[in-house]
Amino acid sequence: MKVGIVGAGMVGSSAGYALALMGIASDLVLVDKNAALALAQAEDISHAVPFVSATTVIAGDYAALAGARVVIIAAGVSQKPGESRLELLERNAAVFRDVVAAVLRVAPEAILLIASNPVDIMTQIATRLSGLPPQRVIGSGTILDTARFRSLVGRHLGISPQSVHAYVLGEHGDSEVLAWSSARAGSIALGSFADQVVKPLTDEVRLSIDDGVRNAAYKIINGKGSTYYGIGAGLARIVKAIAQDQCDVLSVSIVTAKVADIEDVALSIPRVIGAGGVIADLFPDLDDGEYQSLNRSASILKERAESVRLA
Ligand SMILES: NC(=O)C1=CN([C@@H]2O[C@H](COP(=O)(O)OP(=O)(O)OC[C@H]3O[C@@H](n4cnc5c(N)ncnc54)[C@H](O)[C@@H]3O)[C@@H](O)[C@H]2O)C=CC1
Ligand SMILES: CC(=O)C(=O)O
Repeated sequence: MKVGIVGAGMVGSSAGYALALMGIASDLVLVDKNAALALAQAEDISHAVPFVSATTVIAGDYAALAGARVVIIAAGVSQKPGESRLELLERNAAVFRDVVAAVLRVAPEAILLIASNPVDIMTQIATRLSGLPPQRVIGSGTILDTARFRSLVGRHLGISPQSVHAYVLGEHGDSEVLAWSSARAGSIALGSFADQVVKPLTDEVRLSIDDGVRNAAYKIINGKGSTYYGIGAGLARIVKAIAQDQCDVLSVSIVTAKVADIEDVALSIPRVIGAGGVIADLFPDLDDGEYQSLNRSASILKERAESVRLA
């Protein structure tokens, strides 16, 4: 399967590296307005390939994306220390006006996988610009936040993140919602599991995990300028679900008819992903507080998305 990546900076190249290591794509094509950067990244990633897979990695212009089944869009600007994701909106919306049309001209059958921030609103914009059905315009959404949540809960309980079944919902950003009430470890309710292993989830522990998830990006950006390994692996994970028609349940963002009380909004809930993109939306059981928080997150995203003019 051919996979295209537009935006060969830190996120795009990390996704390419993860895809090459996982051997998911037969062909990877990197496109960037900085052609020399795309070429250098493609060369560097291609030198990892002989150790692990047989992926062909090249740089090219948009024409080289012809036949791609998935195109990851990671083009645009990223946050400076202290800047929120929402503050990138106008600059990245301008980038998407050109990029989405250029991709679709050569790869009209592709599934678009959006990474650029603010990713939920960029997903809504890409859906509007492309005219594609929402199931084929997928934002990475909270796939990364969910991984951070599972990692911190697993660390607290002394179990692997893969044994934690918990999701972050809503915005990939400040208003996101950690769905504690539906979380499980193995098949056991999280609170009960925690008590059984004598590592109770006190309010203090929950607050610390919430802070660790919600503010992870700010802390990493303060330390090294940007985040990319986590999302690179997350994007590769979504591509794998599509490439292998796995019907995996992943928390990703697409334009959704109604979430909580808000209509026509892109945000994350768990969804089933297979060859055609999103196959089903799953609405988790929430307690009242979580429902209200998800409603608030949805209304923030809806308001910001409506403020963007695309003409
Ligand atoms: N969804 C998520 O969970 C995450 C999203 N991000 C977001 O991903 C985006 C990319 O971040 P980085 O890779 O760190 O930034 P970066 O600055 O390293 O790379 C962005 C690349 O986009 C290219 N670009 C800009 N305009 C373009 C255009 N019109 N056509 C083609 N290429 C263009 C630039 O030349 C640059 O190479 C940012 O918006 C960032 O906030 C970052 C981390 C996690
Ligand atoms: C930058 C970003 O969106 C993240 O690491 O969550």
